Amino acid sequence: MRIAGVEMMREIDRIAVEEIGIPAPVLMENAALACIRNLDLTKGYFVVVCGRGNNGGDGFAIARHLYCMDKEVDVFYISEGSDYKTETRTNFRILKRLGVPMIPLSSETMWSFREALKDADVVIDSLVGTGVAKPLRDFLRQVIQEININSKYVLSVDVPSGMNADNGETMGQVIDADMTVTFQCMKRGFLNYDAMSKLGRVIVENIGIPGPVEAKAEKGEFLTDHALARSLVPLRDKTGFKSNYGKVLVVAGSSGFTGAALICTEAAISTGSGLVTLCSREEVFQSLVLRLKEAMSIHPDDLEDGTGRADVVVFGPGLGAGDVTFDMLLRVIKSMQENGGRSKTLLLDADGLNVLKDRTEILTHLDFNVILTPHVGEMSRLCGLSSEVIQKNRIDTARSFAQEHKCIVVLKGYNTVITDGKTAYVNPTGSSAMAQGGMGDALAGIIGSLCGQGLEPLEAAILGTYLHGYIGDELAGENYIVKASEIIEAIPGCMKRLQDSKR
Ligand SMILES: NC(=O)C1=CN([C@@H]2O[C@H](COP(=O)(O)OP(=O)(O)OC[C@H]3O[C@@H](n4cnc5c(N)ncnc54)[C@H](OP(=O)(O)O)[C@@H]3O)[C@@H](O)[C@H]2O)[C@@H](O)CC1
Ligand SMILES: Nc1ncnc2c1ncn2[C@@H]1O[C@H](COP(=O)(O)OP(=O)(O)O)[C@@H](O)[C@H]1O
Ligand SMILES: [K+]
Repeated sequence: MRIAGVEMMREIDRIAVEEIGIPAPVLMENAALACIRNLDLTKGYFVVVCGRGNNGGDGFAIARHLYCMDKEVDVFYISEGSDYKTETRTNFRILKRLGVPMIPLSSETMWSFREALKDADVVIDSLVGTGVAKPLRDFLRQVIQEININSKYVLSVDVPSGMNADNGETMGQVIDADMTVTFQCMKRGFLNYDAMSKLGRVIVENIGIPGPVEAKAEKGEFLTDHALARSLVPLRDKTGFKSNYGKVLVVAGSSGFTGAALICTEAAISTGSGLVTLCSREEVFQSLVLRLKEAMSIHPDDLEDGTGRADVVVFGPGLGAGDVTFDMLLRVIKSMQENGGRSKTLLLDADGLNVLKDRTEILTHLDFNVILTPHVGEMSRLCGLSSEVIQKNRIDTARSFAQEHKCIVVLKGYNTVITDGKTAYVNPTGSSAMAQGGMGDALAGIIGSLCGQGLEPLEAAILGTYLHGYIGDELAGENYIVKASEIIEAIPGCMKRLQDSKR
């Protein structure tokens, strides 16, 4: 699914109507019906609050459908301002002719508006949508405040009125919605962490704009969905042999952090790698070796040999942030450069990222693929921006770092961002039930394994983050928290279901 801001939505609308010839009233009608589909129609009394732009037009059309269903409906509308757009005027006039109660909003009608809001089972907010990008005028702010104070349940049409659809910021005052039915694309602003509490449940509804029209206007930003994830799951061949499924070297684990090494290694095995080898820091090597079952091991003195044989190196979980780790990283990089790198991948996680603080230029001259999987703290160390700034601009931060350093960035957390600097994918799966030590180590093993099974690094990162969060969501359905080891146990079953659904 595509992610769009204001300009992209306007362009999609223009192409659909002007170039393809889909009549604008058809789109408005589809938008209205999409909202009707998401309303609780067992309720009896609806108040629709309309602005003068097309968002208001959607609201007038919704009111008509509710009227046709014999619902009690009152329409309050902004009466001052520029002329209605054509489709909005058409829908306004139809309601007038039908005799649907229509009350212009003003200081005189504010009292009856307030009473109607209190009585309404559902308030439909169609004041403004994607057409506004500047601070709202005082009167509109007042109307929004009244809705927020007095309503039991608010459905926002396309965008909670007052929210900037590009960046999620509040333009003076914003509707506190219980549900937002947004049209055609996920709005970019909805991904801003600060915006989320205003949106309620978000439903993205298709309003009949064909995919190729969207594609013409797209800006290379997508939300991963189940269909995309399924399309990426590698199918296991009947005649497959273990070496067909990738050789993964995990370089992880130091004193006090042996769990990270085991979790990462086991995640790679459970995701389907044929051959997984663990190399750790010397002081924990013997104890870790004793705990391995399916995986092999290699002593840190032989790191170059192990790297030379591997298709993928996952470097960093629990490895320690000091000079020893940095030296190990340099040895891995040198060996990968010397062993014909193009098809090989280095995934850096945790301490593999921490040792790059102030040294990220190393990344720009490598002949093999590089994937970085930072959480926001690690990203802050890498790029020098504060966590607050990064969290407000997650897509842009990840994208520009990936572009500058010629690598793939997986910026973890709620709505993980995956980008190669050109395109960006936002992962909708996962929740705070997964906010547990070890979860990131599992993700690193999963993505590394998928790279070894032949997926392009960007694809591996898209599928890996989706699977990781999807399994987390399934387990969180019945559990307060989810452990990394439970994710690992569930990976083969989940991948099997996805594989079977492809065949
Ligand atoms: N994309 C699609 O394919 C489709 C999109 N559709 C729908 O169209 C919506 C976009 O419609 P849009 O472009 O008409 O803008 P919209 O959000 O209604 O806002 C314009 C209104 O805001 C007002 N206003 C402006 N600034 C203001 C301020 N500072 N303070 C206060 N008011 C201010 C401005 O008033 P004015 O200033 O001109 O007097 C005008 O009345 C979109 O969200 C979706 O719902 C569907 O119908 C079907 C297909
Ligand atoms: N609130 C959340 N919503 C979605 N995913 C989350 C959330 N909190 C954590 N996760 C996921 O859990 C993992 C935690 O990784 P990380 O912070 O590196 O943990 P660790 O280093 O302890 O293994 C990441 O993949 C992250 O996206
Ligand atoms: K709205």
